[in-house]
Amino acid sequence: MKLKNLRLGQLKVPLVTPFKTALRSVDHVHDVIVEIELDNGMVGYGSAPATAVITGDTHGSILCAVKDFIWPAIANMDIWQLNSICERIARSMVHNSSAKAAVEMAIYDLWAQALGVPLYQALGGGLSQLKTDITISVNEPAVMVADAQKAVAQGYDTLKLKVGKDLQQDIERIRAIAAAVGDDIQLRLDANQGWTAKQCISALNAMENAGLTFELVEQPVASDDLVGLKACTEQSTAAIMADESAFSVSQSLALMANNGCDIINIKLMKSAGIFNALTIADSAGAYRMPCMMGCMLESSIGVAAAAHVASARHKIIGKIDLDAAALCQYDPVEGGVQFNHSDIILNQTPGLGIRKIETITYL
Ligand SMILES: C[C@H](N)C(=O)N[C@H](CCC(=O)O)C(=O)O
Ligand SMILES: [Mg+2]
Repeated sequence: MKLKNLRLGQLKVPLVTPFKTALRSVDHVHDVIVEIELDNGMVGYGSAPATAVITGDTHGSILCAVKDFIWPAIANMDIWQLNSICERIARSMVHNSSAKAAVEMAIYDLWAQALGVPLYQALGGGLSQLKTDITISVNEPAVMVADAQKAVAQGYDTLKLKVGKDLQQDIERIRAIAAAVGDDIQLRLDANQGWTAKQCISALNAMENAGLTFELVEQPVASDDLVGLKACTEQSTAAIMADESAFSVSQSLALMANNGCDIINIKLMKSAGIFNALTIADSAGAYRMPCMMGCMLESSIGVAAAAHVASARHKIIGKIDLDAAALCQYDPVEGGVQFNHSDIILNQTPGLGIRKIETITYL
């Protein structure tokens, strides 16, 4: 069962409302799609968004990386050489984590299809259903309150509030939402690097003294400010989660070994795919550091792959932020994982279970 053909495409899906963070504002998911065909006709699917402000990857760089470096390194290999294929993908070039993740996702899809089981079963088995939070984009407080109330009415019990624009306004946003949704709703904050450590520690402690509690606070400081991230971890009572500071296995291990954060957010687009995501999760298990499975603003293909990994490592990955599919106006994928607001239902069909993707523009 040899890797025979590569097809590349693009997929654009409009969002229900614009997605706004401290780093960027977008109104569409826009992914590069990777299809890899085996010589027996089986097709595996992968995808990658161009989250340039986080990963440095653009559509152009993803396409070039896949076509000119990654695919030539693995073409004609046998799908049963999964570990060697992953190693060759990793060594084909440095960086380019999104392109590597997209190709590797298609490989894992094919491997599980060849085994005849859903991907999470091939990874050792796990949960058939997950529950995700939903992201509330950073906006004026009244808009965020309305978005939060709508999400609660849809059944979400955990909200991830985007902040990090302006500290004083962030505190107003958080207070207004907490008052509107009440104590039964868990709040996560994601500053996307927008605060300094001093700002984070004083704001969190002041809010907690005023009775506001947070399940976690994601990436309060700049990605390379590991001293600041550790200070936030040590000096605030809220659990601090590393996102943009934790891309690779070695970055994640350093955070675990130095108690540099309380939680790690694993994303396939940061780890360069499933192989490393599993290594991060298993290392976190050894360090007893909890993890979240997150996603970029991306299509349901990549989110589905992440859901299978989270399912197979659910004892370590107890927190789920896989809401990108739910933020889209529609899901162009037929078959596969089903996304119904906070409920994520894994396919019981082989691999990622994708039958067809509507509206791909092939390149
Ligand atoms: C979509 C997900 N809930 C999320 O918030 N991811 C962001 C980055 C997404 C992006 O900018 O594409 C995060 O966790 O920082
Ligand atoms: Mg984040």
